Amino acid sequence: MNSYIVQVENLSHHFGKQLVLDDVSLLIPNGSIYGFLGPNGAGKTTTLRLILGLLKKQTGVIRVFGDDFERHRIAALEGIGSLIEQPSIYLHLNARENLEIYRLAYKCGQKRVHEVLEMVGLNDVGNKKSKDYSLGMKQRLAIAIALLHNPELLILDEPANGLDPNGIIEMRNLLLHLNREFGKTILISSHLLAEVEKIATDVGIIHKGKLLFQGTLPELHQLQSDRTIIEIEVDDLENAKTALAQLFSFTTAGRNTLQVICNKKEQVAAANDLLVKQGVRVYNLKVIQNDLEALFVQIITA
Ligand SMILES: Nc1ncnc2c1ncn2[C@@H]1O[C@H](COP(=O)(O)OP(=O)(O)OP(=O)(O)O)[C@@H](O)[C@H]1O
Repeated sequence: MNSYIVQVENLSHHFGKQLVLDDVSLLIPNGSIYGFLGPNGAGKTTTLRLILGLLKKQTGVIRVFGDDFERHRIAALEGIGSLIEQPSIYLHLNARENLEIYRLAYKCGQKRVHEVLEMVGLNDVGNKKSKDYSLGMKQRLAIAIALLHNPELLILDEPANGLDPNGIIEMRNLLLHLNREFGKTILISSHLLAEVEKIATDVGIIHKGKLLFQGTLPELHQLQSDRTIIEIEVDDLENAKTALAQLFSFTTAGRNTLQVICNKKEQVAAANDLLVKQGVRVYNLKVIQNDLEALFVQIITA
């Protein structure tokens, strides 16, 4: 069996004149939870839609289960369950009735309805009308529908979007459960680094249509620990820049604020010393980490 369930090579895509994907290559390992991370408008949904054949591919190669997607579209789609747009859930029907409709369409055995309800933890409320479900429960029902034909790969576009904190935790636990207990490979997009970090084994980071990073979660953490970003608020920005320019890379983050890249803890102290020696008053100095913006600076300057 191919060790990558999805291989995307040199994928580019235009909407009109706008280049929204620029030479993106992805490797989704078999058995992984692959977090596809990027801010709004980065190109995540477009990539997922291309992998699912929902958009016509312009440039690049997409292989699913080792085969060219375009030439083996039906076989590929049989192995994929997805949640990209809002699912069509009949609100006046309960979860069992909703699943029964899709079961007939997918031609699955009757016992599959019970199995997928169990898998997503909706068995106890299977007879409740779905209009009375929370958003989190509706999302889980949508995932149950995606699981009906027993796909190896789940592709989920921001499944935690709009959920309350409890719903987010439940979604996270569900994805871990599906991966660990049922061996599903999961490709999930998100704009929240903290969210993806809690479940992903592998991460791809996309920004303005370009893939900036791809690797395992430990590799991402290594990159983060090698580089610390500090944010410094000063009284005189120009003077501060002059002081730091000889030793540090930095970006301007506000009227009186700089983001400075440090390789070790000692460099944080050194940056502060340089500013003090230059007569710059430091009003605030804090380490920023663990958000997507900080990570972009770390990756771009690596
Ligand atoms: N059908 C379309 N026609 C024209 N432009 C589009 C279309 N779909 C997406 N875009 C544009 O392509 C870019 C990438 O959008 P995409 O939805 O892939 O990003 P995203 O990373 O999924 O962000 P979001 O989380 O906001 O959906 C955006 O600038 C968006 O406005």
